[in-house]
Formats: sequence, structure tokens, C-alpha cells
Amino acid sequence: MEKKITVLPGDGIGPEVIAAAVRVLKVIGKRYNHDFQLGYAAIGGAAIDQFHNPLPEKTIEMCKESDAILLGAVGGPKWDNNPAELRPEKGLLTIRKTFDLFANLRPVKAFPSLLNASPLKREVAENVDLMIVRELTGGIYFGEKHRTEEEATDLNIYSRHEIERIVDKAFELAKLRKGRLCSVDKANVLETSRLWRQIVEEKKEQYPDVTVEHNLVDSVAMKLITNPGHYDVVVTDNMFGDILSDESSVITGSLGVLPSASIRSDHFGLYEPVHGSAPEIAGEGTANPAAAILSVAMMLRYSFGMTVEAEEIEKAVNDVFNDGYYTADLVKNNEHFLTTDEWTDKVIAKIDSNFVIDCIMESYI
Ligand SMILES: NC(=O)C1=CN([C@@H]2O[C@H](COP(=O)(O)OP(=O)(O)OC[C@H]3O[C@@H](n4cnc5c(N)ncnc54)[C@H](O)[C@@H]3O)[C@@H](O)[C@H]2O)C=CC1
Ligand SMILES: CC(C)CC(=O)C(=O)O
Ligand SMILES: [Mg+2]
Repeated sequence: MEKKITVLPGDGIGPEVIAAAVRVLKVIGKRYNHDFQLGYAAIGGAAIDQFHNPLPEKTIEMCKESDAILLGAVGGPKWDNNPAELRPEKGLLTIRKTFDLFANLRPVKAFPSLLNASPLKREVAENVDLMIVRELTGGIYFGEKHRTEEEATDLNIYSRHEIERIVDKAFELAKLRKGRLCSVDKANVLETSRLWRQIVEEKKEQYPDVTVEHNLVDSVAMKLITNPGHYDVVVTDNMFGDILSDESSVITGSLGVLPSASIRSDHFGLYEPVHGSAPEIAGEGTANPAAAILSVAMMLRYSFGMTVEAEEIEKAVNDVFNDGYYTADLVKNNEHFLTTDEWTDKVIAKIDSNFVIDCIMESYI
């Protein structure tokens, strides 16, 4: 298959984890005879430095001609005091909005070999397999903003249409999974949440196979780490989803292993780690590339329908953890760890050896 992918490395550890993810993508392309055509473009702080714009028109044009986008992360202290239009995060929000990527899928799966890295008790974190479905192009991050020296406002606004489409997506996913949907809001206080809750109630008639519960976000913040096994699909708004998904990294042991897919109704999508640019470790070669590599797997699955190839990557990542190889974020005290590149080498070696085993098995069948 021939696919065009725009790669946006971004800032901080973004370029480091994306370099790792691209190496894995190329290996998979070679193994399965896919022609992945990669084009690089600027976003975030890197784009501000080069083009005085966090999302240059040239980047948008390249993305429009692509089948999918792979993104690292944006931001860093260098740009923190820039005016709003020249902040790296503005580039990220704008690309999500420009391409109408309203559904952000953030799977949280506990890797058995990482249970020691999680501060949670083994019996609490093990077997967790949940999916946060975060609305990504509306809500408080996109509402009108206003600021004076004395006052500041951020408008939280959601239309019926915006809520309906993300809720539908979550119901559809729940149907394909364990059939449980938890809708998270703050309906005891917010009007946007009351509309959200009403729409979930209306929609549930169309999905009789899915059981629905409504929970307030403050209590979910607690239950997500005391009883994460309770959850299957969690659907929520832009800001609550942002916060809860970082919190869920406590279950997996590190933010560095959480991937995401930002999709819409067709096959186009943007794939990026849940984590940010981690400026304090940028350039050290210690960043965990697993989230970026697993985001590539999500791209193969959701945008290209390459399920076998996606599973190949996910299996390799799991196998490398099982073999006891970790990056710095996953070890305690002075335990040995691998650099970003060394750990990626292990994943690639695993893909190669698993592929050989698959070929031998096939020749017996
Ligand atoms: N999608 C994006 O581009 C995002 C960008 N940001 C931006 O990133 C910058 C830093 O934000 P923070 O709040 O520090 O969040 P962060 O996610 O960059 O880092 C939080 C913590 O996790 C660690 N960490 C994150 N990813 C890691 C990885 N792959 N391997 C090892 N450790 C990892 C960091 O070292 C830090 O201790 C800010 O400018 C922020 O706006 C934050 C979140 C998402
Ligand atoms: C610009 C922010 C909304 C990025 C972020 O934290 C995220 O999407 O997780
Ligand atoms: Mg975030």
C-alpha cells in the first residue's frame, strides 16, 4: 500500500521520540511491502523560530495532501511568554481544528511488566484496559478569550452537534469493546455538562447493548486510580479528557507509554503521544519513545486498516518490556536503563525476530 504521512516533530523531546517512531514505521513498511512516503514540516516553537507562525500555511498544505499526520509534541519555556498567537500550543490547537479532528482516542492499557513502575498496588493496576474518548475541537480551549490586567475569561461552549458526534463515537467504541460507557461531566455546576448529560441520555436509546453511567469529574479523578478496572470507555469533554488522560499514566507507570489518535469520520487522522515536550529532559536521549511508537501502531490501525502491522508493533513493545528493557522513566533509583535509541533498537530487533517466527509458523501451516 502507498501512504503519505506528514511528520511534525515539534519541540523538546518531540523530535527524539518521532525519530524513534519513524524508524519503527520504516521497518514495518519494509517488512510488509508498504510504500510510506514521509514529508517533514514545522509546527509549534520550531515553526515560530523559523516562520514566525506556530502552524505555517506550508505545513497545513502538506497535511492536506497526506493520508495521516504523525506529531511529536510542542512547547517549552523558550516560548512561554510569547503573545497568544505566537504560542506553540496555538499551532497544535489550530491543526486539530483545521482538520476537524474531534475525537481523541487515548487507550490506557497496563503492560504486565510495568506494574512495578506504577505506584498503584499490582492488583489495582493489572489488567486495566480502558479507552478515554476526549472531545478535541470544542469546549473551553477553543471558546472566546478575553484578558485585561484585572480580569480574564475563557468561554466554555459546546453545541449539540459537537456533543452528539463525540458521544456517538464513544458508544460505537463501547459496543466493540466491553459494552460499558462512563460519561464524565460536572453537571452539578456547568450548563455545558447538563447539555452533555442530556444528550448521552437521548443517545443511549440507540445503543441498547451499552450500559451507561454518568459520573462527576472530581469523583472520576479519584476512582480512576483507586479502581481503574471499573472502566471500559470513558467519554468526556476537551479539558476533562486532557487532565484525566495524564492522570491515567499513574496506572501504566509513565506518561511515556501512552499513545493517542485524533480522528474524525473518515480515515484521516493525527497521531501523537499523550505527553508533552518534556523540555527538562530534551537532548538527553532518555525520553521514552513507546508512546510515539504506539501512536504509529494506532495510525496503521485507524487510518490505514493495517491491523496485523499494528499488532506487530504492539507485541514488540510488550515483548521488550517483558524482556526487562526500560527507559529512565520506568526504573527506580540506580537501576539500569536504555537510552531512547537503544530501546528503539530492541523494539526493531523484536519486530525482526517475531517476523521470522511468523514466517516459520506459516510455512508449517
Ligand atoms: N501534545 C502536546 O504537544 C503537549 C504539549 N505540552 C507542552 O509541553 C511542555 C511541557 O509540559 P509538561 O507539563 O511538563 O508536560 P510533559 O508531558 O511534557 O511532561 C510531564 C512529565 O512527564 C515526563 N515525560 C513526558 N513524556 C516523557 C517521555 N516520553 N519519556 C520520559 N518522560 C516523559 C516529563 O519529563 C515530565 O516530568 C509545555 O510547554 C506544554 O505546554 C504538554 C502536553 C501536551
Ligand atoms: C495544547 C494542549 C491542549 C495539549 C495537551 O495537553 C493535550 O492535548 O494533551
Ligand atoms: Mg495534555
